Parts: sequence; C-alpha cells; structure tokens
Amino acid sequence: MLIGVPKEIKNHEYRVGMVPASVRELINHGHQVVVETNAGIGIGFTDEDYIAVGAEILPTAADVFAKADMIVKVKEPQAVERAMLREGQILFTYLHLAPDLPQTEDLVKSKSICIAYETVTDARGGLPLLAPMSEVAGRMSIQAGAQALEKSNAGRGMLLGGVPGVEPAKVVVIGAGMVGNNAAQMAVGMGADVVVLDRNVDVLRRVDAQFGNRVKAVYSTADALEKHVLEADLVIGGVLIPGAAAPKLVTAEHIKNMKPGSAIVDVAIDQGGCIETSKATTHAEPTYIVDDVVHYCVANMPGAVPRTSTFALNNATLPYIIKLANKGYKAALLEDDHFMNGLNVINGQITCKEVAEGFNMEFVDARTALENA
Ligand SMILES: NC(=O)C1=CN([C@@H]2O[C@H](COP(=O)(O)OP(=O)(O)OC[C@H]3O[C@@H](n4cnc5c(N)ncnc54)[C@H](O)[C@@H]3O)[C@@H](O)[C@H]2O)C=CC1
Ligand SMILES: CC(=O)C(=O)O
Ligand SMILES: [Mg+2]
Repeated sequence: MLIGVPKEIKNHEYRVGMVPASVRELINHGHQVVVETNAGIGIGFTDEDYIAVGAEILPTAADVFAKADMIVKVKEPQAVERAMLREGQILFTYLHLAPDLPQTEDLVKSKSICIAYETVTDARGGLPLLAPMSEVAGRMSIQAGAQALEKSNAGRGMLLGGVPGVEPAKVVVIGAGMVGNNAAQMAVGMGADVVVLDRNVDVLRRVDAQFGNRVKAVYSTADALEKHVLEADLVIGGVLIPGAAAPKLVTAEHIKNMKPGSAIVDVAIDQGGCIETSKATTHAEPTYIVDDVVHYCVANMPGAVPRTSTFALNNATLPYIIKLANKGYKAALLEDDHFMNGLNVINGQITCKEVAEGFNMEFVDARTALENA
C-alpha cells in the first residue's frame, strides 16, 4: 500500500502522523510511504530523516493526497484537506465529527473511508487511540489551569498548592477517565484540594484506590456537580460519551455564579465541550472570559507538546496502521469489531450511530457498509 503523511495545518499543530521509526516499520512490511516536505520539522525530524528510512518526500499536500491509498494524519482534516480526499481513499486520523457538521458533510461527499482514532475501542472498554492524547491533555490541563488563575491572565491570582498558612485552590475535575485521572494526578502533585466527579461508580472506586484521601471521589448528580463547581477555583471538563457530542453539564448560570477570576479548562471541547459557555480556541489565543471566569478551550492541547505527543500517539497507532496496510481496510476492520468501531464514514454513509443521530442523518451499520463496499 502507498501511505501518505501530510504536514498538519491546524493552528500551532506540530505533531505528525508518523515518525521516521514508524515509516521504517511500514517499509519493512513491504509498503511505500510518501511524506510532505517538512512534515516533521516542528518536532525535529528533517526530510533527510524520513529519506534515510526509505520515505519519498513530496513538495505539497496535494501531491501526497493525490498519490496515497491511505492518508495518516493527527487532526481532523481541515476544509482544504477535505477537498483533496477522493473516493476509495482511506483516512486514518482524529475526526471528532459529533460537533462538526461541515466536516461530516464533506467526508460523506468525498466517498472516502474515514476511520477515527477516537472511536476505536479495546476489549477492556478503553479507547486505545484516544488514551495517549488524553493522558497528555489531562496532565496539561492543570498547567493551563494554573496559568489561567494567574492575575495577568484575569485569574483570581491563586497558586494551586497555596503555601504554608494559605489554603490551596480547589480543583474540580468532571469525568474521571483518562483525562480526569491524569488531571487529578497533576493537581494532587501540585498540592491542590481535589474533587473528582464521575457517574460510573467503578471509576470512582479506582480513583479512591489510587489516590486515597488526597482526592474526594464524588458521584456526579446535578446537585453534587453544582455544589462543587460553585466552590471551585478551577474546573476541568473531561467527560466523554464516545462518538457523541459532550453533555453540557456546567451551565451558563453556573458560570455566572462561579467566583470571579476562577477558571475552567474544557478538555472535552473537541467533542463540543461539557460547559455551556465553551467555544473552541487555539494555542495562539487559548483563553477568553465569560462572566469573570477564564475559559481555556483548546481543541488540540497535545499540539503544544508535539514531541511527547507524537511519540505517544504513534506508539498506539502504529499496529493499526500496519494492519490496515497489510490486510486492506475491509479485512482489517471486519475481523476486529473494536477496530471496526473506528469506522465513521464510508462511501458516503455514516457508520457512527452517535454522529448520524446527532445530525439526523441516515445511519448504516459498519459491518453492512463494509460487506457492501
Ligand atoms: N482538547 C484536547 O486537546 C483533547 C481532548 N480530549 C477529549 O477529552 C474528553 C475525555 O476523554 P477521555 O478522558 O479519554 O475519556 P474517558 O472515556 O476515558 O473518560 C470519560 C469519563 O467521563 C465520564 N462521564 C460521562 N458522562 C458523565 C457525566 N454526565 N458526569 C460525570 N462523568 C461522566 C465517564 O464515566 C468516563 O469515566 C474527550 O472528549 C476527548 O476527546 C482528549 C485529548 C485531547
Ligand atoms: C484527541 C485530540 O483531539 C487531540 O489530540 O488533538
Ligand atoms: Mg461570576
């Protein structure tokens, strides 16, 4: 198979779909790889590094899209990239379609085969291709929140851990999955007073076993959520209903009643956000203020630490890229239900139920769509 790696073009996005070591693995399996010039330069990989492992360098994204059977990326294709997709071409990347109708419509129109990292599942109920970036974003959320609380950023002027004699900030983490757990770990490490909410009791048990009495693990009712959010200095939004738009758990009314200068980091923004007043921001301008609450809603947080993030992402995606390349998409997906859950759009049909329902569009079962492809 001929695999193409374009340079990422989202604002301040320096990650790359494949590092040279991954390219080498694919070439060892008998495949060809084309890489857009300077695709890895933001994390220190030159064209020569890719050439050294056997890749061919192409001058533009258009060349890569025109040549490749499968495009491997990081972020959802931007409008100019969507226009370059063609019928029968495989796209393997993050998509986050639920909050993004224009992208969904373009992918349907393209008749390409769109497999989303974030909806691939595993036998333990996890999301193996979302997990590494959720680890990064969860850890970063506390850094971002700590900065948002600084006075120069319109925050309350509070140090997360306080100092002896001065109480720490209260950090409220909504959702105790991969993002929430990593956020809690960092917040505890910085000495904050940490509350974690989830609606899955087993998840709360795990939080309790991991952190003991350093974290309060709270069952997430509307009542509990309101109480803790209104007391918070920093709220981290880390809920997920896989494939679907995030539920708006923190309302505009809550935001109005939060302490002036408090901050929210809505990590779930890539699925539309779990805070009513959230709207996606970029690394160039990460925050804005609503009712004196600092909002940080960057949809590609791991892009800020692209070296760590690219390696972490590639460690997870490589075996799946190899499977797609070796077996072809049909066999690779049909023989593995968990991998098949990654299929969101194929030949103009939507195969992710949550996306189809969210947009009132027709849903086609992935197995049926694949068998008919
Ligand atoms: N902004 C960014 O750059 C990034 C965003 N993300 C996003 O962060 C979000 C969280 O991802 P993960 O932690 O990997 O998901 P996860 O599936 O590991 O955890 C989500 C948690 O939310 C909980 N939850 C669901 N509904 C809830 C409710 N009503 N109240 C309380 N808890 C609830 C679930 O029980 C689960 O424990 C996703 O939207 C993901 O796409 C992930 C990485 C980077
Ligand atoms: C998961 C995601 O949205 C990101 O890594 O940018
Ligand atoms: Mg207020």
